[in-house]
Amino acid sequence: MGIKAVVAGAAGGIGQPLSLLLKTSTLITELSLYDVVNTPGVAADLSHISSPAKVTGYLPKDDGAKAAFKNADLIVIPAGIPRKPGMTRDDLFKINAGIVKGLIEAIAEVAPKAYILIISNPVNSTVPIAAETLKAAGVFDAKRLFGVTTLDIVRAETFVAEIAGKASPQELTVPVIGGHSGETIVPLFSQVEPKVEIPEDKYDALVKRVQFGGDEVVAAKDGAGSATLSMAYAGYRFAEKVLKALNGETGIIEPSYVYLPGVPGGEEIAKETGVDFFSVPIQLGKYGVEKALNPLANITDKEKELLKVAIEGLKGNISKGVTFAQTPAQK
Ligand SMILES: NC(=O)C1=CN([C@@H]2O[C@H](COP(=O)(O)OP(=O)(O)OC[C@H]3O[C@@H](n4cnc5c(N)ncnc54)[C@H](O)[C@@H]3O)[C@@H](O)[C@H]2O)C=CC1
Ligand SMILES: O=C([O-])CC(=O)C(=O)O
Repeated sequence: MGIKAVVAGAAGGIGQPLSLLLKTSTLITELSLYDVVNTPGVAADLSHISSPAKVTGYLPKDDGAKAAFKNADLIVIPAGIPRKPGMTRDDLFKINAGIVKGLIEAIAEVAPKAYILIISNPVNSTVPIAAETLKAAGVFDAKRLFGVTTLDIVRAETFVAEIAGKASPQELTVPVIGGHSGETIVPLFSQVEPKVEIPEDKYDALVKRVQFGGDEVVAAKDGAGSATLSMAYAGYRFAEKVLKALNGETGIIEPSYVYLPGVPGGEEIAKETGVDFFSVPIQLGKYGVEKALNPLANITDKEKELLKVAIEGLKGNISKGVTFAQTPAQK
């Protein structure tokens, strides 16, 4: 099976290492790099790596976005500005909302069947923007639209392993649900596999560290941006799972922020939470989301409290995205 993958924002801090990782995948035969700057250089560089994907760089001139996206199977979007210290992810909305909307409009036209993975922040709002934009173009399929929340899971695995004294975080499965910013991020430590005991005096700090892991990196980079390398790893981890599922592998489960009413099993979770966009463990299949798995049945009272706060935050983020996408652009 030949797969055409695209990275939009490919010359950026996430885009470059993510493109590198995608270039190493033997499932990809064509890798298309789109950005408003520098993609010819990044593409030339990656093209010397001895793996199957043929790499091409595109810029906006000559309708480059559409040329880059044309007939793509998988499109990953880390385009847009990152945070600086003192900013929330929502502060990025003003600029990134329009960037995501523009890219999705081009995708709707030339690659309506593509699997779209959105990294650009604020994810809680940019995924609703993408969904509404695809709906307006008449090509929305919720089974193929994913908000990438994998970095929250990667962080949770790392931090839990530290506390639980596990040598390898990769032995752990730690579900993290909700959204992707601060208190909308809900780690479910009661459902870690294999089971771990989190000491009670460490629980609150561990939850906060997962919720605000992004801020830790923003502060350490001190004005030079936010997480890029760990995000490239997380983005590739999720993209690779989607690729493997498309290639026929079964039993692949990873959380993602999806439009619940549009995916099998999602309606019930949407009713229970009161929000349409939410990250839950997703079973991936040949056609994208095969099933949203409901993690809410056995959660603890503490997790219920976290969930309540998350849902309140998410409601505002979601409606802001939907309203933006539905409002005609000012001339
Ligand atoms: N979902 C998640 O877990 C995470 C999301 N992010 C988000 O990812 C985004 C990118 O972060 P970085 O790579 O660090 O930023 P960056 O500034 O290093 O790179 C962004 C790239 O997007 C490009 N770009 C801007 N407008 C574009 C357009 N219209 N079309 C195509 N490309 C365009 C820029 O030229 C730049 O190369 C930010 O919004 C950041 O907040 C970052 C970390 C984790
Ligand atoms: O914190 C940020 O702005 C970038 C991000 O989403 C993360 O690292 O989780």
